[in-house]
Amino acid sequence: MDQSEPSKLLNGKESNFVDANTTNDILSIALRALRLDKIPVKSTPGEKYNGLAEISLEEVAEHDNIEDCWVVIYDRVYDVTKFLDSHPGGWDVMIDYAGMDCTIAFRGTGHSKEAIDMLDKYLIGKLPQHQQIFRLEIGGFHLADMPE
Ligand code: HEM
Repeated sequence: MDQSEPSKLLNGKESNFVDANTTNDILSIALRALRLDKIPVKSTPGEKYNGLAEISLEEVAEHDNIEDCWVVIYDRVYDVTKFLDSHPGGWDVMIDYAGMDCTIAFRGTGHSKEAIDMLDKYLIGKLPQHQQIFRLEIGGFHLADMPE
């Protein structure tokens, strides 16, 4: 028997031995075929928001007009002053919530995934822990479709 080619008995018949390297090659071909090799590894939810500045509700309340408009959505603070004019729902509906929490209004008006993704552009901080109602580690309102 040729010593350079390892072989072993399988079901009583001699067969080519499939070594570890070959197995890895087959696996990687299969994963590529199934397109499972490009699945992005998701970071811990909320990780990128860890370093956010804390801004209290009292401070948010001072930014309550068309020239300086902050709002709170899901415990995070957004400066939407520059967005007012381009908001598809109109500046007037947003200004009603200037300096306030507008989570329920934002949610209630059925914003799309695109709208939720836009929020990050205006993000400036988060409420201090004692004023948060959604993102508490224990308790809080854990809404199924709340953004990360
Ligand atoms: C920073 C906060 C907000 C962002 C980034 C935002 C973004 C958007 C976007 C992108 C749309 C287009 C439709 C969609 O993609 O869902 C939209 C529509 C709308 N928004 Fe907002 N929005 C914000 C806050 C609010 C608030 C506080 C209200 C509440 C009263 C509101 C009321 C509406 C309404 C009524 C529409 C529908 C307009 C229509 O279809 O005619 N939005 N918003």
